[in-house]
Order: sequence, then C-alpha cells, then structure tokens
Amino acid sequence: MEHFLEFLRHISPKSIPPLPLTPTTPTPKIIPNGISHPTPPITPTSTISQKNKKKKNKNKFKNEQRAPGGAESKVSTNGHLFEKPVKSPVILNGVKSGGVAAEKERFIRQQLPIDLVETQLMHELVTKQTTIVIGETGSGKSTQVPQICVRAGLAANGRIAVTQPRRVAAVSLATRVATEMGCEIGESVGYHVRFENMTGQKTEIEYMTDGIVLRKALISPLLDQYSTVIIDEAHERSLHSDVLMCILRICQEQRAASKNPLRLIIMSATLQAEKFQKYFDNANVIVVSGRTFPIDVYYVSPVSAKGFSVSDYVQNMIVTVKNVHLTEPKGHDILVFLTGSDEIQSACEHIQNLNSSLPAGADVLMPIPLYAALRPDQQKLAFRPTPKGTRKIIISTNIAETSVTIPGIRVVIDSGKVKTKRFDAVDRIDILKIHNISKAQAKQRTGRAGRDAPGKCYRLYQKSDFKNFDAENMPEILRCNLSATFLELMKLGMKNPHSLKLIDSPEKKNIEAALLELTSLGAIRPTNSERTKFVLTEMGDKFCMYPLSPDHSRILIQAQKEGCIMEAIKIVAAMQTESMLSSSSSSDIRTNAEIERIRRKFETMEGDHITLLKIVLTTNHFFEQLNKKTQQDARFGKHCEKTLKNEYNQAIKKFCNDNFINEQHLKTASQIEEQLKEIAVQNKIPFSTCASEFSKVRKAIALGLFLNTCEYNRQDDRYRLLINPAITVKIHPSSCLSRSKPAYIVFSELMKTTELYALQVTLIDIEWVQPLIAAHKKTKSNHIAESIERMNSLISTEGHPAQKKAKLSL
Ligand SMILES: Nc1ncnc2c1ncn2[C@@H]1O[C@H](COP(=O)(O)OP(=O)(O)OP(=O)(O)O)[C@@H](O)[C@H]1O
Repeated sequence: MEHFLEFLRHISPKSIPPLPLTPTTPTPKIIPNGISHPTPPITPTSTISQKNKKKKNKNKFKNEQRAPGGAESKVSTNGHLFEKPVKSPVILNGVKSGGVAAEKERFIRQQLPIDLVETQLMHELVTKQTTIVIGETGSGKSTQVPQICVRAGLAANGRIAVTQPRRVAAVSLATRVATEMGCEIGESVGYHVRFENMTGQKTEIEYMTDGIVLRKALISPLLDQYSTVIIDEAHERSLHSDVLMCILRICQEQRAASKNPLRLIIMSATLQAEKFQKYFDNANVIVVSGRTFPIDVYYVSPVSAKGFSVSDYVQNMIVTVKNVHLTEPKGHDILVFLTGSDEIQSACEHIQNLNSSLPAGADVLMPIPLYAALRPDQQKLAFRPTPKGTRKIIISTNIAETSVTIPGIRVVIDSGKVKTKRFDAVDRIDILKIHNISKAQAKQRTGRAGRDAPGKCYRLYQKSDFKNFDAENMPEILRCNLSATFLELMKLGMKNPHSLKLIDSPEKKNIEAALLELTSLGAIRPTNSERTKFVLTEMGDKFCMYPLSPDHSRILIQAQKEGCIMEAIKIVAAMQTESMLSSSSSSDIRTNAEIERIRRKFETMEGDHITLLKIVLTTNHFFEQLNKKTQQDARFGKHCEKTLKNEYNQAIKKFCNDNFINEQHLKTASQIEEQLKEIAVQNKIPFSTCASEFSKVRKAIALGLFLNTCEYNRQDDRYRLLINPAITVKIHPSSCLSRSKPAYIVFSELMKTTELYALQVTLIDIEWVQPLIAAHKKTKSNHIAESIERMNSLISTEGHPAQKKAKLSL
C-alpha cells in the first residue's frame, strides 16, 4: 500500500503541470513540387476547383461560427490555416460517396484535418503515380485516404489495397470505414487477414496485413487486381512493409505503360518524409498536421521521483490506474501499454483484484487484455461498448499502438517499454528483449487518447528519460532473420540479394547468413562462382507453398517423404503459436505438485515436439467425444440450442483448465493446421500418417531444424551447437528433456536470458543430420560448388532455373 501512495505522489497531475503536445518545430507546408518547406509558402487556391472552393469556404465558415476552443495545432494545406478542434459534427461521406446505401444511412463524423487536403490529394492521385502523405495521429489518414481514392475514381480500375502492420488495425479500420460508407463488411469495404477473407465481388477498399499482400504478390506478381496500394504506417518500418515498398516500386515500373498503371500512396505519421521521398524518386509530399482533439501529457516528476523505479512499470501502472480511476470522470476508459501476454494477463488479474478495495459508489474496473496471440473474437472485446457502471481498462502490447481507434478511450498509460526480437546473424540467435520504446512510438501511443474527445497520457517515466529514447524504431529488416523474406523475393524473381534496393539495406553479414541458411536447407543454389547470384531449387519452390519459415517448410517436405505429413502438420501448426500449456495463475488453488502431475501426463521422452502432438491428439479426441455427446443431446431434445451451446463451451473451458491448456493458442494452432491441410490438398499432397511410429516425425523435424543440432557435453553439463561449437546452451527447464539430457537434440529456438536456453527440444539420431551438417560446414568455408553438389544429392533436389510463372524483374 505504501508503494501505491508513494507513486500516487509522483504522478499526481497536481504536482506535474500538464504538458500539452505542442509541436516544437515549425510545421512543414505542402508545396506543389512536393518538397517540404519550413516556412509558409502561400499560393492559396491554386489546386482547388471553384466548386470545391465553395465547399471549403462553407466548411471554414462553419468552423468559425462554431468557435473551436483550445486549438493547439493547425492544418496546413497550400497555406490555408484553420483552427481546430471542430466540436460539432458535419455530415460527410455518406453524401459524398453517393451510393444508395450511403444515402440511406448518412454517417455523421467529426470533420478531420485530412478533409482540408482532399482536393489537393485528389489532384495528386489522378496526376501522379506516387504520393506520400505525412500526418499527425488522428488526422484521418487511415480511414479517409482510401475513401478519397474511391471518390477520385481509382476503384474503377481495380481495388484500393490498404496495408496495415497488424490484423487488429486492418479489421477495426475496415469496420469503421464500412460504417462511414454505409455498407456491410465484405461489400464496398472489406478486409483480408490470416484466416479471414472478408471481401466480395463489390469490394473497392480492401484492408490487409502487409504479410497478406506479400503472399498475394507471390501468386500474382504484378498485383493487377489492385489499381492503388496504400502502405499505411510506413514509419513503423515493419519487415513486410519495407519489402513491399521495394517490390511495389518495381511493379509500378512494369505496369507504367499498361492500361492499368499502379498508384502508390505511402502514409506515415512521423517526419520521415525525406527518406520516403528520396526512395520514391522525389514523389510529392502532402503534409497534414493537427489532430482532432488535444492531449495532455504527464511525466513522472523528477522532484518526487526518489525511490521510483522505471523498471517497476507494471506496479507503477496499477497504481496509476487506481489513481486515474478515482479522479477521472466516469465513462473515461483507459488504454495501457505493456510488453507481452504473460505480463498483461497478470496485470489484468491485479486490476480485477483492485475492485475489492475501491470506495463505495466507484465504478467497477473491467480489465481487458489485447495482444496478437489472442483469438480474434477476444481481441474484439476491446472494441465493444463499455457496460454501464464499469470502466474499461484495455491492457495491450504495441498492437494497439498505431491505426487503432478504440471508442471511449480518454486516458493512455504508457509503460515506455516494448518487447522485440533481434536476430544475431553470426550466432543465429533470436534475442527477445524488453527495452525502451522510441520517441515515435511514444507519440503514437499518446495519439490513442484524444480520438473522440480531449485526452490525457500518463507516461510512466521522466521527461529526461523520454529525451534519451531513440527518435525512430529500428527498421525490422535490420534486426531480423532474412531467410524467409529472401525466399519470397527469389520466388518473385530476385537473383542477387546484394543488389536489392531497399529503403535501408541490411548488413552484409545478415544477408550472407540468410543465403547460407537457404543454401544449406536446399532451397536455393548459387549460379555463379562468386556466389552473388542465386536461383530457387525445386525444393525451394515447394517451400513457398507454405506461409512458414524455410526450416518449418522443410519439416513438412521431409514429412511427406517419411509418410507422416498429418502428424507433422499438427506439430508445425502448434509451433507457430505461443506455448500450448498455460502458466499457472496466482488465482489457481492447485498445488505445484498437482500442476506438475497434470503437465507430465503429456510429456514423452522423445521430446517437446512429440509432446505438442500428444496435446493436439488428446484435445482432438476430447472434441470428438464432446461433439458426439452434444449431437446426441440435441437429437433427444435434452436442452434448447442456447443451453447446449453454453454447455459445450463450458466443457471446453473446463477441459482446458483441468489440463492447463491455453485455449486461445489451441484454437490458433487448429486454424493454422486447417490452413496447412488446405495447402496440401491444393498441391495434391497425399495425407499420410505414421500412427505411433514417431521416429519418422522426429527425423522430419531433425532435417528441418538441422542447423540447431546440439551434442551433450557431460564435462560442462551443456550442449554444443554442432555448426558453431563456440556456442553452448542449456535445455530450458520447461522442456520434457531437461532432466534426461540425451546425447543429440535439435531445438526450435534459442532464448537468451541470464542463460542461453534451447526451447522446444527433440531427441534425434545424429546419423539423420550428420551429412547435412558436414555439407553446411563446407558451404560455409566456401567450397561451394563441391558441397552444393553433395548437398543436392543428399536431399535429392534438382536445380530449377526455369521459372514458370510471371516474375518481377528484380
Ligand atoms: N472506430 C472508430 N470509432 C470512432 N471514431 C473513429 C474510429 N476510427 C476512426 N475514428 C475517428 O477518425 C479519426 C481519424 O482516424 P484515422 O485512423 O483515420 O487517423 P490516422 O491519421 O490514420 O491516425 P493514426 O495514424 O493515429 O491511426 C480518429 O481520431 C477518430 O476521431
């Protein structure tokens, strides 16, 4: 309790004067030649038609009449300035888009800063191939620009694709825009994310994750189904959006002379305009500044920060939630940013527990988790209206950081932390680390408040900490394993990865590491002795069937040979999710011994991958029984449909709880399993099963993960990585092989904490992988020609230089 009170003093709004988010640098203006300029060059209405000029003046008049208060930022468009926020709603899209449905259901929304550049944007869109739109959070980029494209007539030649780094944003934006356009999802507006394609014949605007667009490019490299591609949140620099920008530039060149040229719109929230502009041959930049509502930012006060520890951010957040709850008006919901699912689940429990200590009459705190591994229907809970008498506290990872508007959020609490993976190319280790966010991320998080009313953001760090944050996020392409990306680019026709023109080029050692991995897996082979040009092998071509990393695809290809594809698909699907077994929660009354006993029942001495298979098979058996029982109950009219459904769901919950199985991860794994099976059917792969002959599956796993083979060294009680003996690891205590310590293992990944741990471990026969390891070592030491030949004979693949499908000239 003392800790609570102590922190309340630190962050009390009284002790810290609110810091309004006033821009400190002069706002760049748009000038027609597209170069941003810090001084206001004014040529007022040069690109605005008479008709639109009247409309603008009308809006301007409305704004003046309604006397907006507290404007701290302005919208600039060719020199026009107007104050905001505009508090009264104006009727927009329903009328403008002119559809019948839209006329019937006229949607009312606030005027947004983007409205002021609509005419100019339209002009750009019809006259230029590429446009860059830079705008503040909440200025209306994600929801309005696609609709402006439709109004500019671009949908006549194909769909408008809008890419998002995350599915949650793609789904929520599509839903919002469908409402604004007065249609159902799947009609004029739709979305396409993994496992859900909600588009139809009439779809004009398609929100997608950037990964889905990349997959589409693999099938149809010129993307000619789309007239326009909008890359949203380009500043996030996700791996997929950087790669997309690279291939779309080429795609655009190749479609330039056709009847259907490709239009590109790059949208970004921060001032990376120059970088994007340079990359896109000096494309014009449209700057939209200003957001709809002001947001006050609070930092931890340096005066009272004695004894305050930034690393206690979860505890500090709980104190802040309580403080805000007791001081903010009812109905002001809170969005909290933490780093990962376990942390979020435990924070939810703590916040739930706060309810017992609230004063009489206070609203109930309703914590809602939000992170990528949650099932989509559970993610949607965050967007539902808050029940009366409660305050919603959404606790999220950075998936709610960009593009997302959660109605009712008035307060953001920012831990200032994020968890990211960084790939060490030399040692081939993914290091998952919690670290400080960038200034750009802090700004984005703040921007989630003040979407539908003025907001507040409590930053759980001092202003001096903020000043030390990096300006931007490190682009993902500079910190991740590039092998999957290169495989996709080679499928698209890339031959020389070193000459790829990306917005930021990865380090040479990262490129080399990816090429070595792909060569060793038999997916590519060099076509010249300098090893600068490569071509996909027949096996590499098969890898591309699956939306998986190359080593996981390799497991499936091998399983096909071994006759155990059904088992391998189940295991590989489970490998794509987080742990299938839940961690025990503080509210669990079971003893450690009991928990241990439950977990042990799935374990096998063959390793964690077979354990995963056992979990999936056990749950499948349970579902079969449950389905039978429910069908019987329905036949005999035991209960009404609603009660049966309820009973069914309760039975699943109980089964998962009794067995410590994470229901969400189980569901995700089963969706991925279905997707992989569909791919197998499409590619006429016969469904084979090895029944209980699990050594076949282990062999397939070993061949896919052979780069992760380790040998036990009794002397120092550690495992040596065979392809790099300087690296020694321990088996993670959560593994079923952590006590038995077999002589040879492969693992799925390495985790670095205080110790270097191998996660998901399987027992193997060294003979299975020895030839591949030897060939890899040879490749590495540059005996390429010889070892490739040897490797090819070992894995019986043939070179596959003739590419059948249309390719991009990369
Ligand atoms: N689902 C929604 N419910 C209510 N209002 C919404 C919703 N989505 C968007 N809005 C309104 O539209 C405004 C603009 O949202 P939009 O996502 O287009 O902005 P943006 O410029 O893309 O911002 P960001 O980059 O921060 O996502 C929001 O500030 C909010 O007022």
